[in-house]
Amino acid sequence: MTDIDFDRIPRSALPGLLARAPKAELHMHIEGSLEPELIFALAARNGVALPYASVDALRQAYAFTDLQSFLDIYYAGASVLLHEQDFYDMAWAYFEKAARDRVVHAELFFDPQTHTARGVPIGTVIQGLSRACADANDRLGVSGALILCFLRHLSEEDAFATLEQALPWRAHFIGVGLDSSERGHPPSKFQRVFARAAELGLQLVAHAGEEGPPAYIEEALDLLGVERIDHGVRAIESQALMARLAKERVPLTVCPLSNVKLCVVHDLADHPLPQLLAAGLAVTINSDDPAYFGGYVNDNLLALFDALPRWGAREAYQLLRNSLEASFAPQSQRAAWVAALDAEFAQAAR
Ligand SMILES: Nc1ncnc2[nH]cnc12
Ligand SMILES: [Zn+2]
Repeated sequence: MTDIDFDRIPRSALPGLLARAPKAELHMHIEGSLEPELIFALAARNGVALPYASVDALRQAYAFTDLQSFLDIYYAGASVLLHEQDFYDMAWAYFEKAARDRVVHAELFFDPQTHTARGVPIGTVIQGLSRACADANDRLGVSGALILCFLRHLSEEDAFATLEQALPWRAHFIGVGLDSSERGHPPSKFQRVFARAAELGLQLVAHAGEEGPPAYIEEALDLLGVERIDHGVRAIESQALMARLAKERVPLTVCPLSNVKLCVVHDLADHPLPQLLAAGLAVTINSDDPAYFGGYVNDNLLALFDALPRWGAREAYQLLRNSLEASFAPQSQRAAWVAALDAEFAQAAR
């Protein structure tokens, strides 16, 4: 920890400080950043018929009762993506917003099976996203990286085939993850494909403990060997697991607005984040599917601090620092970002 005097930073300074401080986004599905306006624009460009009459009608359908009710609409939205330029445009739109939120590093999830199942070649997907990452680095100063996610409602065989198809583009993604419908699809189902990804030198992450039980978090750690847990909020139900996650400093990429929209928690004021942070877990704040859940990373941070009046500058600093340190960027780069974070907070404490 640094010697910043957090008590000197008033709560009223937090919104501005949170907005301008450097941060990493580690849990963002790029298909979940497709805003309704871009869905309609791409549908028109590609001649894809949508089952909604207008942008407003589509937005009105964004009333979810659980993860599955969201995923059904999310996969339908992704059906407008056909060409490399579509993937580029989607990712570029995200990076422009991320730069405004002072995201210095973003690790983007993408779901190749959602696209290959519709006949889109995996190379089209990866090349479009990768070109946007390169341009974000050059033109916006945002470093971007890609994490290929397997859809867990599909078979392990399908995941294996997807990994093999992606290998010609191995240099364009840094890791693999596991997403989609959690209940009934435990991490153990994907043990062998994660072992193969580890052999390939890929970083490993998995969604666990969003709707699934704490045992899925343990499986992700013990059977898949993941380095971070995406969501993980149901760890709150197991004292032993909480103690382990704290001791091993396993980062959790938590998505507060998503948790409310998908009814994982009733309301932000009831979110387990304060207990997780106080227990020493390396929690980070992320946006998950920002176009569907009401906001990007700064919107998540601001809504959270609004709902949690006990949180102050110390918690703000810790959350942002966790995000930078939990990223897969090189250590020297992470240290430079933490130094920039320290400078913002030190300035605010002056
Ligand atoms: N929150 C989430 N959980 C699981 N799979 C997802 N795919 C996109 N968002 C997701
Ligand atoms: Zn997610």
